[in-house]
Amino acid sequence: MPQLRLALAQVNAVVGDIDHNVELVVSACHDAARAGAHLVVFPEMVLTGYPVEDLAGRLTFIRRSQEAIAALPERLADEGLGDLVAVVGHLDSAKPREVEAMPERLGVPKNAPTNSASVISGGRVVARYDKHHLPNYGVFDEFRNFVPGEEVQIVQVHGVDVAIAICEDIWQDGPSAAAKAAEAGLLLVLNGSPYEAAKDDARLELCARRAREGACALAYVNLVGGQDELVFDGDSLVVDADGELVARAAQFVPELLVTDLDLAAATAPMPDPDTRVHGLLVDRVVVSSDPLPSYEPLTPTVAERWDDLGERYQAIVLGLRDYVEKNGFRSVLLGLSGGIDSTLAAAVAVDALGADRVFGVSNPSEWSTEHSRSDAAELARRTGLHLDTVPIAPIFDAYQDALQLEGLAEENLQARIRAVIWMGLSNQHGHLVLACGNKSELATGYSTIYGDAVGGYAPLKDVPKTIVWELARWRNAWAESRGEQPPIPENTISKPPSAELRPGQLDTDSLPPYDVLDGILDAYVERDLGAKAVIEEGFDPAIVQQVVTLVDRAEYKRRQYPPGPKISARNFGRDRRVPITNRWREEL
Ligand SMILES: Nc1ncnc2c1ncn2[C@@H]1O[C@H](COP(=O)(O)OP(=O)(O)OC[C@H]2O[C@@H]([n+]3cccc(C(=O)O)c3)[C@H](O)[C@@H]2O)[C@@H](O)[C@H]1O
Ligand SMILES: Nc1ncnc2c1ncn2[C@@H]1O[C@H](COP(=O)(O)OP(=O)(O)OP(=O)(O)O)[C@@H](O)[C@H]1O
Ligand SMILES: NC(=O)CC[C@H](N)C(=O)O
Repeated sequence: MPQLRLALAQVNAVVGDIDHNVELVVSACHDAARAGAHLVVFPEMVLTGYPVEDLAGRLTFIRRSQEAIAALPERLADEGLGDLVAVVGHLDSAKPREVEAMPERLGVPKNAPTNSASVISGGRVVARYDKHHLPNYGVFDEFRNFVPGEEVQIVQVHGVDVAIAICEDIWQDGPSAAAKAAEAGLLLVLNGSPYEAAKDDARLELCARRAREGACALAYVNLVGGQDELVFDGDSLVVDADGELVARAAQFVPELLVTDLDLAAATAPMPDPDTRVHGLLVDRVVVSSDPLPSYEPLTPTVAERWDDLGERYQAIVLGLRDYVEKNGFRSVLLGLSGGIDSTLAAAVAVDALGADRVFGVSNPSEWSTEHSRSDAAELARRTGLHLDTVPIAPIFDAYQDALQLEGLAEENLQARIRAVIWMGLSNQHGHLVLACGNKSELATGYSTIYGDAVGGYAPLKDVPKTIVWELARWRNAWAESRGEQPPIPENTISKPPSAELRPGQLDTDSLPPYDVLDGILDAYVERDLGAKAVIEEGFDPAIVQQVVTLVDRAEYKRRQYPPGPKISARNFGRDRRVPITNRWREEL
């Protein structure tokens, strides 16, 4: 028999827009109450958005966040939601004991805040948990910004003991053992867990393991939406005490996941003050100790998953859409060369924003092939995006009259003239310019800085070229499976890639074939192998030397490249930080 109807509110919070986020929370509480939920749980730091980075150091921001969480219980009670128990993530001031316990070596100011979750019931905050484990690897810098918590928090709701953890807490040992020692029936986990390929499988496995260790059900609620380079995929889920999946929300869209749970009733006595489990203080608060009368359970929902390519595509779409919307742009503009990169970027933009908000520009030069124009026109016909043509030959000639550039300088001039045109149109019409480079180009510096590398956002920045083609094929196949026109012209997928900056130029004039290049990049960039180890994987030593040299030299270009959605375990951004000025060279 179920004891608790639980609602997981997978919402799209906006960093820094506390008023908006409060409204999101109130509205989801109404939805949860209408669905008959007894307990509603929100993601990590839902009131401030996540991650707030160094905003956490501003006293004005900390104060506003505290005011918001302080005012929320009364607001919920006033709106008739006083009976609902809500667990809400926010930022708060550290408790005196936490400040005292904080080791000096943290290097965090003593007035740094905590990453907290408050339990709201009956018009007041009845308990507050502060995150213990502050991740400081990959894209995360929480050690820099927060004071760690040090208490285990148990809240009894309708006779069930509920433990609380925040995101990284379950990636480290501890909370599940504490939940077990405290004999909790349910562990709630509030998350701000960004997407990367296959992470959903890792999360499910982790949640199942922690549930078994804790001998309790586990409910995991994650943010959804884009925030600069991060994309939160949602993927909220519930597992039972055996680690079996009970319910799962859809990926990449907001959802209120409502599940009835059959949970172990609380039996543990109230702890004495200063009781410790695994060295941690336990605080247990009783909201309601009476079990609910039995009721007819809902059928749990388990949303279908995207396949591997589908989820990467949807992550890029959501990342672009939220960057555009949350930064107040109406439209995007991109140069359309008829090549695979700009075409895939355009297809993503149309899926993210609708064709009416996507503006393509064809900028043929003296060396442009006929298919560069006809393929761009065919893309516009298939998708309905706006297409204009602005030839660059007269502008190029005017520059050359003045400059007489030769070789690479002359070639790059074309890319830079295009960039001036795009930025001019952006200034005039307010479009956000998209840079269309892929991860293989970024790795090797194969783009013209202040030329095709200009822009405000780069949707394909974390997509290796071989995956660009796979995503293009996936997108067309997805359209076909739904009886729709595939957006990407076949010729765009099948033709050999070329920058078209000189007659007959091919990417392979400067780079190894992309399947070889991406194999080497996977070893050298994603897995950080030394050059010798890359060669031992079977790659030609001369090609490895060429690629490693290109990668090492191109750091300055990558640092100046626009942000783009992280979809891999190691993006060029916060995941891989190497010096620009750097004389380290790999031995071969
Ligand atoms: N360490 C450093 N720190 C800061 N700036 C540094 C620097 N080293 C060079 N620079 C600057 O960068 C300049 C060189 O970079 P840049 O001007 O980009 O020129 P560069 O990298 O020499 O050439 C661009 C390459 O990208 C290729 N491309 C261009 C356009 C499109 C595509 C494509 O298919 O997608 C490919 C093109 O064929 C060529 O191989 C130097 O002149 C200097 O001003
Ligand atoms: N003729 C052109 N008209 C408009 N934009 C162009 C043109 N040529 C290049 N660009 C812009 O510069 C970027 C880099 O050019 P490049 O030709 O290397 O890329 P691509 O054509 O998209 O892909 P590929 O490298 O597969 O050909 C393009 O993605 C596009 O945004
Ligand atoms: N916000 C966090 O603590 C995130 C860290 C965690 N390992 C994740 O990505 O899921």
